[in-house]
Amino acid sequence: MTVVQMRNIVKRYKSHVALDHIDLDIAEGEIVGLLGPNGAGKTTLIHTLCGLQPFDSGTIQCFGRDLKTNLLDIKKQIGLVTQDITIFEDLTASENLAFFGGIYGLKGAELQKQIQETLEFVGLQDQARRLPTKFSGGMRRRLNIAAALTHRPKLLIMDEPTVGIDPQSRSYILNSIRELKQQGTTVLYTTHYMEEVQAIASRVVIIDQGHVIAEGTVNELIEKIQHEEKIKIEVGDPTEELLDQLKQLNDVKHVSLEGHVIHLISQAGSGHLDRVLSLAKNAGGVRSVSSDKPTLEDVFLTLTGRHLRDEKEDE
Ligand SMILES: Nc1ncnc2c1ncn2[C@@H]1O[C@H](COP(=O)(O)OP(=O)(O)OP(=O)(O)O)[C@@H](O)[C@H]1O
Repeated sequence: MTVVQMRNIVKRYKSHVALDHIDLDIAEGEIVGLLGPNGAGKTTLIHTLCGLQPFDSGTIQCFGRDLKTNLLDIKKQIGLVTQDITIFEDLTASENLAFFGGIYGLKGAELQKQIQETLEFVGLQDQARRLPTKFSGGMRRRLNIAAALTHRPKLLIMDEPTVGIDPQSRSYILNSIRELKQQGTTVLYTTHYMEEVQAIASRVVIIDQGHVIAEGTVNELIEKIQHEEKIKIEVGDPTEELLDQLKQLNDVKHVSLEGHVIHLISQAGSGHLDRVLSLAKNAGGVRSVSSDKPTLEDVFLTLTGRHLRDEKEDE
């Protein structure tokens, strides 16, 4: 069954077009990774799909029904994990879930059962009576996810659910998403962490400037750029002049700088390594060099010209 079918969606903020004729299909039980550089339109797409934001034209069907005319019924089947944490600080973990479950009409024994099960699912069963103010960042993120799960949604939409958490909580969350998939939940997931997408997504959709620019499984997307090779070279003094010289080499598609490391993507078989090395020698000396097979990160870089994660986000 098709859970989501977006057709020709246009969303404008005044004169700025945030979604520009977007088509998106999500089948039941898929985990779809939605990727895009900052400002690509991911949050707008998610909010539009949840009925939180009106759109200008196009159609959205969820579970086979038109979103606009069945909004309330459809919303009951969607869980949204927002980018910012939306739990109440002065309610205990279990009271938070009682509030969110209550919004969806759960009550009495059924509500208590769902709260208990959801807390167990996110590993917070021993924290039921504690306030989130006492929680670590990872525990708060897990409670934020639990709040979107208490009513057992069929479609779970997660907007960067793992920002700023420790590796243990991250892996807990990723495993929980896999388990939800086993249980038949459909998941749409945005993140700035490529390794998460590689670990859990059955399909990846890349958007940029409000357009879908590529989609497929991780392997399908990588195959698209198999005809490319990448060179990573660390130099002592990466000057603008060197970057310009590299950009002028034949068949070079992308040159970027991250700290002292230069990333260069060119047509496979262009034999640039010797030339790159000799140019780089004049830039404070070569500290290290590698030439690797393409990854999903390279697909993203080739298609959007940008890294998935801004350098400032890693500081
Ligand atoms: N309420 C708003 N009013 C005006 N412009 C907006 C509004 N919300 C978003 N935009 C603009 O629309 C574009 C898409 O924004 P959106 O937040 O959907 O991108 P994103 O892909 O989620 O970005 P990020 O990865 O930084 O969260 C951006 O250019 C943004 O500045």
